[in-house]
Amino acid sequence: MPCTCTTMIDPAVTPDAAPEAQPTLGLIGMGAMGTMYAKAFAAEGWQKIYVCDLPSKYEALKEAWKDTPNVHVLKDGHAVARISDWMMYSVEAEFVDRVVAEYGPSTKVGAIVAGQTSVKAPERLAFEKYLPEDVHIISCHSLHGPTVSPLGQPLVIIQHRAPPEALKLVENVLSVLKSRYVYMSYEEHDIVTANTQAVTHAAFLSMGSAWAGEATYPWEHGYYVKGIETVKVNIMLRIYSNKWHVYAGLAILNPSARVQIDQYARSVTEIFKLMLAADDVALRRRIYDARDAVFGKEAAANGHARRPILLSEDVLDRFSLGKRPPTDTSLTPIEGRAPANSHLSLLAMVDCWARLGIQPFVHLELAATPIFRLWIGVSEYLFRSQERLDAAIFAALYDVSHRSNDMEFVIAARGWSQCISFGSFELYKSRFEQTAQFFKPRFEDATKVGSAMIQVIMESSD
Ligand SMILES: NC(=O)C1=CN([C@@H]2O[C@H](COP(=O)(O)OP(=O)(O)OC[C@H]3O[C@@H](n4cnc5c(N)ncnc54)[C@H](OP(=O)(O)O)[C@@H]3O)[C@@H](O)[C@H]2O)C=CC1
Ligand SMILES: O=C(O)C(=O)Cc1ccc(O)cc1
Repeated sequence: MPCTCTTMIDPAVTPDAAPEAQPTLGLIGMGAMGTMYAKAFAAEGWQKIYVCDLPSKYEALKEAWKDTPNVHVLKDGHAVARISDWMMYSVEAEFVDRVVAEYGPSTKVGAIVAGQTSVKAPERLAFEKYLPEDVHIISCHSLHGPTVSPLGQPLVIIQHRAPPEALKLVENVLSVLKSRYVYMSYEEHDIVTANTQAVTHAAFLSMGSAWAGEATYPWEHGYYVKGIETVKVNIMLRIYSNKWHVYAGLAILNPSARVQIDQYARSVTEIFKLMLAADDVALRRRIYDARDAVFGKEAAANGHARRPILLSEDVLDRFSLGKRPPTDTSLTPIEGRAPANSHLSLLAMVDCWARLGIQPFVHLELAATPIFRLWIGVSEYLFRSQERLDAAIFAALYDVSHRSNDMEFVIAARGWSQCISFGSFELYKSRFEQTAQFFKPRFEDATKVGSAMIQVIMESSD
């Protein structure tokens, strides 16, 4: 029997109400996302915030929050679950079953339970298996990383097992994040995030592995210091500087993600084979067909049905981690531009979207992460200009100067796809950490520059 009881809290209660009228808010897992939520709740004045991480971190966590009077650190998840009217599990997807099994039975009668997990299939199973029937399930997922401001970003809400007044309370509690609510079911969530996040991450993970495989820092040679190359480098670094388990979880545990990531590796390989064969006709037909499927036929005529995400590449130059060679004023603009790049990662991305029937712009309106928005932005920038697209195809077919990097990219994309298909967290972690180690010296810079770059593109494409 699903729970019919409702919490005694007024769903419209505000942070300036008397403490006894306010909901008790609980957070289990005080890593990057738990901390972001606790800070937002505390800053906006919710009075009763109860948090925990693993019992071994109790003292350190108490010390960290000692100057925030409305955040109370407890020893473990039982203590948090027993008293919370609304609570969220913000732990690794790989562990969610184990953690909910342990603390779920302690959930307060009539409470509302959420998870922040990036992949919902295991969270849903755990909630249905271990939560008592007299509690509500309304899950959530902030579609951005912990270093991006939640303001205006999509926040998925999944009303799985709860009456309307419980939903109202959740909307009210989370309103302090000032995010944009997107309502979907558990199943819809995993399909959308496989289409948007998982396959996008596969592209950036592969770029990192390819550069590390060549033992070169991309910002140290002329190819990657300008324009859309800056996005590739900065987002790659941003992903490798985040926790490996976030990406492993959403790729390995999302039932839809493997198919998308496998198609991406397939697209990369097949396009590379056409490049090696210098098969101009077949490559051109394949890429133009993909463009028409994803961007619409009008793109071929340089028409823009909607305003592009990226209006100009020049705005990106100031976020470059490398130094641009000084402009040689004796060269024409064509001679002076960056060396030709096949943009294999982008040709394959659009080909992959086309083959899977993914309409990235539909996701963009609804539930795009900042990284996905930027990735569509650079794809669109390349594909909606006949001149730029033809230059990439020409480089792919006839300019071998970039081919060794393209070959590394094929190997990397295939390797990531295979690793994810094996479903091994250990293997994923080793691959991820090996590459992350290579890039570690630039993570601090990259986080700052990447956040500033995301902010500027978000504001200009609103
Ligand atoms: N980082 C991101 O960009 C985003 C992440 N998410 C999702 O949010 C969730 C949390 O991610 P994030 O905060 O980045 O990861 P973190 O690793 O920073 O935080 C997870 C925390 O939960 C702790 N934990 C594990 N088991 C328990 C337990 N039994 N009781 C209490 N705490 C426990 C972990 O401890 P320990 O490290 O010792 O295991 C860790 O401190 C994940 O499911 C992720 O997919 C969602 C949106 C964005
Ligand atoms: O924007 C992205 O894709 C990120 O890499 C940050 C991120 C990671 C995991 C999530 O569940 C949500 C956002």
